[in-house]
This record gives sequence, C-alpha cells and structure tokens, in this order.
Amino acid sequence: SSQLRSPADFVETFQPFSFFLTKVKDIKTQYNSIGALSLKDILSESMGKLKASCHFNFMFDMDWLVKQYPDSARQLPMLLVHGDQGRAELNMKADAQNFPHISLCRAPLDIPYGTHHTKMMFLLYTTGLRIVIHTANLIPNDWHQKTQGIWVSPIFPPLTNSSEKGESPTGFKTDLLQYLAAYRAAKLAPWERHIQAHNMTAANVHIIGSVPGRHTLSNKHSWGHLKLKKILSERGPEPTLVKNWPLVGQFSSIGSLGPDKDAWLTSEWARSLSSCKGSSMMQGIGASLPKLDLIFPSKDNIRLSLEGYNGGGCVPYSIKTASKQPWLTPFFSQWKSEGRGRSKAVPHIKTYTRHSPDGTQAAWFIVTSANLSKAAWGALEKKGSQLMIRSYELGVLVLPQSFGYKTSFPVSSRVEDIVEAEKATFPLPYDLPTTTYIRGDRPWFIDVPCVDLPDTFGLNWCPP
Ligand SMILES: O=C(O)CCC(=O)Nc1ccc(C(=O)O)c(C(=O)O)c1
Repeated sequence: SSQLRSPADFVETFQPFSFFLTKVKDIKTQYNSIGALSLKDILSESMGKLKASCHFNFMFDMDWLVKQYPDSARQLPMLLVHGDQGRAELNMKADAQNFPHISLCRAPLDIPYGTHHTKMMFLLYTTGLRIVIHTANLIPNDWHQKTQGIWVSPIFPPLTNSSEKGESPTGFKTDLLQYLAAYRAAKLAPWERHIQAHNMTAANVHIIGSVPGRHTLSNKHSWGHLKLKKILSERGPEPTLVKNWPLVGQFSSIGSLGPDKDAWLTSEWARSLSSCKGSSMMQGIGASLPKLDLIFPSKDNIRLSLEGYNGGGCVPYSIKTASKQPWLTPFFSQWKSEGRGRSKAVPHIKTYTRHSPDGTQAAWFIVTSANLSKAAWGALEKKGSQLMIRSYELGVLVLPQSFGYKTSFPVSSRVEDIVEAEKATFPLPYDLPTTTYIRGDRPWFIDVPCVDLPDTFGLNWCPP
C-alpha cells in the first residue's frame, strides 16, 4: 500500500515467522520496506506504549541508545545487562551516571575468555510484554550498513488469573526463565517476575541458550549444542526426509576448533546439528554426517562491502586462530544475499539451518548470537560427561510443526517470493544455493593488512 505504514504494520505483515533483518543505509528501498526494521522502529510507539525496558548485549552506546526511543519514553526505567569487568565496567558505570533512569546488571563471567554475547530486549508495555532476540550490538555502526537478524515476539498479554502457567507448546517461558536464573542476579528479579506474569502461549519458537559453566547430568542438555541435539532428537525431522539435506552454519567469527575437522566440528558440533527425531541413539553409532557448508565472508566480500575494509571490524577472525586450522577453509562459502539486497551489507548475523538439496525447504532454522566457537556452543569434557561453555549466548529455533507444517517449511531469500507466496515462506537472510569461495578467495582476517586491492572507498586495510 502506498501510504506510509507504521513499524507495527511492518511486523504484522511479516508473520508468522516474525524474523527480520536490520534496515541498511543506501540499499534499494524495496529491501528495507519488507522484513526489515531499525532500532527506532522496534522501540516506536506503534509497537506499544512502553513502561520499562531491558537490554542484554555486549556493546552499548548509551547516548545513541536513548535517542532511539520515542521522546515520550526516554526517561523510562531501563536495565542494561552486560559482561564488562574491571576498567570496562567502570566505563559502563561512568556512562550510566549521565542517565538516572538507566541501571546496570553485570553478568558473572567466571570462566576465562567468556563473553556476554546474548542480544535480547524485554519491552514492557501498558498492554503486555514483548521479547526481541537479535544479533546487533547497541552501537550505531551495528545498525547502519550490516546484515543483522531480529526475532520479534508478539505482545504477550498479562496472565488474568495466577493459576494459569502461560507456557507455550515450545517451552519458551520455562526455558527463558531457566536462562535468566543462570545469572543469579538480584537485579533481574523484577524482569523474571514480569515474564512469570505474562501469557506466553503464543510463543512459537524454542529457546537455544548458552551460559558459562561445566554442565553435567540433567543440566548437560539444557545448553548449547546439546540443547539443540535434545530438541532435534525429540521434535526434529524424520531421518529419512533429511538424509542428504546439507547443514549450513553462517556467522561472523570463528574460535579455535582444534587440529582437524574431527576434533570438534564434525564429531561433536555437526553431529548435534544433524540430530533427527528418535536419533539420539543412532546418531552416536557412526551414522554418516550431512554435507556441512559454512558461510563466512571472504576478503573480497568485506573489501567490496558498503563499508569497505572497515566493515571487517566486526568480523574478528584472527589469522593466529585461522593459521592453526587451514582444514576449515574448504568448508567455506561466500556471503551472498542478492534476494535481500544485502550482498554488500557485512553479515554480523548468525544463523544455522538444514535445507533441502534444491534450497526450497528447510527442516529447521536458528538465529542466534552464537558464532562458530566452542566458547559459544560448548565442548564436551571428561569423557562426554560435562559440556563446558564459556559465554552467554541466546537464539531461537524455528521448527515446521510450530507453523502448521508437517515435515519442513518453504524458504526463500527473494522478498517478492516471500510476500506473494500462498504458503507462509521463511525469509532466508542469504541466497541458496550457497556460493563456494572462488580461486584466489581467502577468508577475511581482521588482523591481516590488505594493501593489494583498494576497497569501496579506494582505501587499504591497516589493522588497528
Ligand atoms: O570469540 C572468539 O573466539 C573470537 C573473538 C570474537 O569473536 N569476539 C566477538 C566479540 C563480540 C562480538 C559481538 O559483536 O557481540 C562478536 C560477534 O558477534 O561477532 C565476536
């Protein structure tokens, strides 16, 4: 329709999957007018009249963040949940001094090299509670010209009588409360109570979270790749359906994954992602693993991006890590998003899926804060008796049966297909089939100078 629609209308028309990308400056309008939101859109009055909000994230620009709220909401109570310690925490506290309505909650990070990576918003309205799980830091650069993912919940209404649980068929409320409980933070108590007090029966995604720890026994399958394995073995695809359906991982950073592909990537991580209904037993016994496709920006994807080499500043893959794992490069495909008009918008989004060979169906899809690292997904220790996770991560899993599909759901990255399709079609952030690295391509490394070819702005890359 021609008349300008409100952000709430954008959200309404992009259901039932409610999975958006961030708006990108300087791409064609049509790619920002469907299935794309800015932070101002998310916080706008059309989405609900705010009473209070809470942001979980890794990086915060408080001045900028406050300015994304409508004038009427700029003094409302806001809690920021972060992982900064030491000097960085002092800087957070100093920034917050300027905003009497902002409180801080530091997430405990007791395992070295862990980060508070989770990106989530609690938006408490006069009419109910909305939850947003996404991939963007709360700094302007992350919402300017990158590709970021955003899952937007409906407004969950307050529970009318306290006897109701208000739980969804996907266990969304219980899992979210279990995630929050892991912080053991008094400052989160009010928000835990808000979540308890709202009716979340309409939540149609599963929570896949990670919290730091050495998780054993009943906790072992509550987090990371073992949580995903548990859900897929209970509610995942039939093994016969997905026999030769490939796995795709797509992310903006990579940890140290060991001396070869079988150290963790295939034997542990991909084995969990390839779980199927009833397979938690079978899976262990040498069942063959599906093709694994890893979408990670090449040097040229960054060089020719809207931001030029600077776009690589949020793709912190270190040559020091990469040089230990040359075996990984053959798995790589380029970042390509012609359908969404975002081939030149550096991907800071992280997604994982299992799709049909012809690329028209998916058995499941995840958008999450988790990069390809043991810190995020967990690594089995002590003969598989414990799962060690270093970081806080959060994502949502989309399964066909939560959307009225029996075995899989249609997918496309072409926005025109998505809006015109008769059957609800999942909006992919990148194009299928994927595009493997071409000869001469190499992965982007944040700490390697690039002086051979100029970027979009004619500049070189001299790492900071
Ligand atoms: O972790 C590793 O093994 C390598 C270092 C790394 O990846 N750091 C990092 C930190 C913050 C963010 C973020 O933006 O929240 C991201 C991201 O999202 O790419 C990545």
